[in-house]
Amino acid sequence: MVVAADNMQVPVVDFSQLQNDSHSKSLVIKQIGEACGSFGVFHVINHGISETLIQQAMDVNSSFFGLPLRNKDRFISDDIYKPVRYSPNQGGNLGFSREFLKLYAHPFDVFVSSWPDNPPDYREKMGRLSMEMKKLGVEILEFIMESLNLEATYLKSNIEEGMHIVAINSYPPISTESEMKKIGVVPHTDHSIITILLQTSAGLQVMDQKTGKYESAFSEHKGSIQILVGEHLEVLSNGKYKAVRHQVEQMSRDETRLSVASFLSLGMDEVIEPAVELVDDEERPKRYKGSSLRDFLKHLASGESKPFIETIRI
Ligand SMILES: O=C(O)CCC(=O)C(=O)O
Ligand SMILES: [Fe+2]
Repeated sequence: MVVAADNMQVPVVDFSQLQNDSHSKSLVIKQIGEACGSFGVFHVINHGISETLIQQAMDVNSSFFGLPLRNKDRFISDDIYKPVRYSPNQGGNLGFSREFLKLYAHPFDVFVSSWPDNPPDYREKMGRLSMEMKKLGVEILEFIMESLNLEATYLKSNIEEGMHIVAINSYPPISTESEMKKIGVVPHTDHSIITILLQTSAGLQVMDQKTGKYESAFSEHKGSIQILVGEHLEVLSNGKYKAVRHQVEQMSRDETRLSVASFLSLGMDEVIEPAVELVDDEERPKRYKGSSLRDFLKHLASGESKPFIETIRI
């Protein structure tokens, strides 16, 4: 049985169950499979990433975003292929706004030297958190593969060696002045296989695939993590699991909202296709063309408003 979260129906998967017998592991796999097949999102609690580390990582991000623009502007770029990219809060009356930093995180040794070093412990704290989030993601992907009746290690080494992009988002509190514009992120699906997400306060809303309505996907459970099905898992599963459409709306008048999203993909040019085991010419023909992360980024850079997944559907 999938436990309902306190504030809505996004399923909650409790990883402390994994310390029990092997039956509990199959229960976790079943819960994850059901969650991916219905909501495309679930909360994970007792995942093993320490609250202290999460707090420390959020603190270095608050310090970074709190710096005067002159200390951050060297990271500003419109080039979406840049391994470190900062975007200041885009004001304006139309659309949504937030401040963000995007970091390539694998191979860590290659990229860390270009990450911010102000505050001085930024790289250490964010490096540790990024690696922990990826490790958790890789473990969850094993469960996801098993829930699809694939080998637990299906694509595991490709994902471990694949692209890992970490996005840190900062949403200012709503003020009378900003009420004219929305603060947050417009509806979208993520390009990743899965996204591992941490949020300091409510704001993430996911579309219920049955009703088309947006529901909150924040859990009051401290340190809980959200796992989102991305477009490349939709492809891999041949449509069994759908990428979850989501948006962010800042609701707080007093608090800056921070989130850390860890996107796991294959290598930049590695093509992902529906798993052959999940394709059946009669019952379930192949529903998506192969595509790579670079294909997605090209689509994004073209400014095309159509979701990428729609361009690769057969
Ligand atoms: O801030 C959040 O909770 C999610 C942000 C998001 O959807 C993204 O960075 O793709
Ligand atoms: Fe997203």
